Amino acid sequence: MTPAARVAAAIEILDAIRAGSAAEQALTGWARRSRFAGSKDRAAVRDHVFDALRARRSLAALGGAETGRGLMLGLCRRDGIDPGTLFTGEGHAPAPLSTEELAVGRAPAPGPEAMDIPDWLWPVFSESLGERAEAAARVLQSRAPVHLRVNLAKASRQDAIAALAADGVTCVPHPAAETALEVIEGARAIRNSAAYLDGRVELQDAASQAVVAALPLRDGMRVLDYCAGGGGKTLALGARARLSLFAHDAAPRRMRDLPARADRAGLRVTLLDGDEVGRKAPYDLVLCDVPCSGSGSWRRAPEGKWLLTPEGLDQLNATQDQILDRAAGLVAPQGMLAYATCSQLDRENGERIDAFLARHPGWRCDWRRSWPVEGGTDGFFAAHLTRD
Ligand SMILES: C[S@@+](CC[C@H](N)C(=O)[O-])C[C@H]1O[C@@H](n2cnc3c(N)ncnc32)[C@H](O)[C@@H]1O
Repeated sequence: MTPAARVAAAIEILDAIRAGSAAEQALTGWARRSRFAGSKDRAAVRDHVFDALRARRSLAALGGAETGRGLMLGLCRRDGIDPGTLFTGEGHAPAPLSTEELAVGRAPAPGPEAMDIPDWLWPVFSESLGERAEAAARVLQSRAPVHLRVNLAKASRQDAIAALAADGVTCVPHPAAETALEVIEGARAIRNSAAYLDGRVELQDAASQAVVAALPLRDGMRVLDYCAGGGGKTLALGARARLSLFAHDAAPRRMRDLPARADRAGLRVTLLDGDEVGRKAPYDLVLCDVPCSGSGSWRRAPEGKWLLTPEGLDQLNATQDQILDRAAGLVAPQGMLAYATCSQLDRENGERIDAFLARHPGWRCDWRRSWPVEGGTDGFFAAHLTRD
């Protein structure tokens, strides 16, 4: 595909997203219909789509419309590319720009529009982040780095770096965790690399790894990952000590790949449904990596930034409180309840911990920490709760 044909494909996909499709679904649908597109084309189209979604508001201002064409025009203008070289109408390129399209478009208004944050959210975001708010919002407009977790049960960090390099993936250690690598080059070769296929490395953000690294794990502990999802943290837990490891999720289908991933990592994980999770209690440690706004990982999933509503945030807070209350009852008397979010909003972080402590006077919080997006990872928060 020519660069212009890739832009035309991104326009089609962005319009499908605007009409209500999820981004991944719209991309998959396009890829199925476009057998001619090679892997480099698919990757380039995906990059265009996600670049546009991250900065949807400011690009719509620059491009003069919220349509796929408006966003891609805005992206050209932002990145200093002459749109006339892509919107040519030749071959599979987008149609030439009309006089009206050439006339509209303006610089984004300073404030939430320029920072690509919804207006209603800006006060919540800036109250949480204070002076850091603008820098954090700017980071969320850009692509996320690619991080790997080295499974130290199978390889050292240096061995993993060497094995990945042999397959064309260049990595350096990331300071957030002793298991973390940042991919500098060759990210597209990861999934076919020997180190990935035999479980020496997994894709996982460095702050996610740091959340698990901060847990006081010892051999023999019974550990429950209460919101396991795909099991990224379950596997990181299992790599740290010889645990009796359990995983649960309210949507069990999200854990469907976990048994195969655990096999690859050389781990045993017992999946538990809603009834079993109570019957197997108590646990020495229960990790609640709760559903949240994802405001720390909006670089990877930018749709979340535009879909979040005040009511949605209230609902998330209620779910977060319910999960903590339920999980507290599963923790052994001397055990720990660990809370984590990939959010930067106090409403989902410190405020939830304070609300929990107010509801449960017998508990205390001795440790809490945030990882800012400006530090080169996803934004994360974690807190450790124990009984008095
Ligand atoms: C942030 S994701 C977990 C990500 C996962 N821990 C990882 O590292 O890949 C939150 C998960 O919580 C699950 N969830 C939502 N409500 C829940 C509830 N009431 N109880 C348990 N899990 C819940 C969701 O299905 C989702 O998979």
